[in-house]
Amino acid sequence: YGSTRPERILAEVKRKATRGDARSVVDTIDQYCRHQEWAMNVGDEKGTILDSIVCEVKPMAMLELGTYCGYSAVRIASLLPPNSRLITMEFNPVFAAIARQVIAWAGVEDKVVLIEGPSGDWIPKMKKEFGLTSFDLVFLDHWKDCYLPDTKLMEECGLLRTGSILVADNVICPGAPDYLEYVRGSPRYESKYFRSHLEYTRVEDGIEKSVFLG
Ligand SMILES: O=C(NCCO)c1cc(-c2ccc(F)cc2)cc(O)c1O
Ligand SMILES: [Mg+2]
Repeated sequence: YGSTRPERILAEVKRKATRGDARSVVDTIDQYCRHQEWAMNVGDEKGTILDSIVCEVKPMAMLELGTYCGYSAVRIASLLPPNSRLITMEFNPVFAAIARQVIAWAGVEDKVVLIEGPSGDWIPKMKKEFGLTSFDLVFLDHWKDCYLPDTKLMEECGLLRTGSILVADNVICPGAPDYLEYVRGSPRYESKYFRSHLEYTRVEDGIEKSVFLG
């Protein structure tokens, strides 16, 4: 019977990664997806760029849109300061179910809150649900055509403050052209492109880091 790709990734983590060791979970997934079967994790190359931004910002409140198997949630959580939280949102229940187990295996469940459902429904509820004022850092890695509407919604819901940073994966491949045009053209953002490659390939891709100016 056919297992899904996320199920095969989880099986590999349970077989090869050390329970409670976030880095071994990240490395196990990278090895598997580079040598066995490709999967849409942010990956090791772009992951290093993401790591440097997380370490620079030291966010107390961080949001990830698009959990998939939990690879970047684990990667980010392993770098968060004490008492800080990553809220990660996933629309696909199959992905969410696997991600919960990957996050638990890595031993970072105390730093990560995984919420399931459509970002458009959840974003307006987040302040109340989580007692938040704003996010210090947001990682956009979900449906590429949702980057722009969800960014506008976060602005409208007051979830961004002066200095909040947006980090967007895949701005070249698959691409988020309307989002790029918006953050690069808007006087309310200071944007910078980090050239890289699509995870586990030589195809060009990149990460866009945009500071909200208020
Ligand atoms: O859709 C994506 N994420 C949201 C999923 O809920 C996504 C897709 C791709 C990708 C796929 C197919 C291809 F041919 C090239 C790229 C890569 C990524 O990093 C991604 O995040
Ligand atoms: Mg991605």
